[in-house]
Amino acid sequence: MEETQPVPRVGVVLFVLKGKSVLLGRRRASIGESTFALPGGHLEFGESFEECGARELMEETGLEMGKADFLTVTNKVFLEKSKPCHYVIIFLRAVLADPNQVPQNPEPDKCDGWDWYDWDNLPQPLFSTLDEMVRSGFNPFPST
Ligand SMILES: Nc1nc2c([nH]c(=O)n2[C@H]2C[C@H](O)[C@@H](COP(=O)(O)OP(=O)(O)OP(=O)(O)O)O2)c(=O)[nH]1
Ligand SMILES: [Mg+2]
Repeated sequence: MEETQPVPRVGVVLFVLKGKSVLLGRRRASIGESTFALPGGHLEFGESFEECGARELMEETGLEMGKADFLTVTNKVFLEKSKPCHYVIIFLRAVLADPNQVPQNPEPDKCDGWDWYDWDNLPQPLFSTLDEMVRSGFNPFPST
């Protein structure tokens, strides 16, 4: 049988903001195992970025997404797995539909749990792409 050629995949990842905090969870997944990462996942056929972000947020945290806007895009190859992965990641900034919602952890095999972390005091280690963004001075908060 012919071997399938690897292809780049598209992901949508959310900076969910509340006050000066951002929503992070410690990953239980082969890429970025044990690191603190943002909610998000793979874009499905026919989805808009916002639809994908809202679906992933609900699946991973039980939270309902409110207004979202485009922040930036990254293009990264992950070599840490036996099979290299290539992701184009769309980063959105989002708020919750109701800011009083409490994050759940419906996928405990993929994440240790979600919590709000102060942007000025982020936990370590951060997922590699997020770590690179923070180090480069990236700030997801709207400029006032
Ligand atoms: N979740 C998440 N993914 C990120 C971040 N930064 C980044 O480059 N990615 C990339 C690498 C991930 O493998 C890719 C897809 O996200 P994911 O692994 O959470 O995908 P998913 O929720 O669809 O997971 P699965 O159902 O396939 O297990 O996005 C981040 O901060 N959080
Ligand atoms: Mg995910």
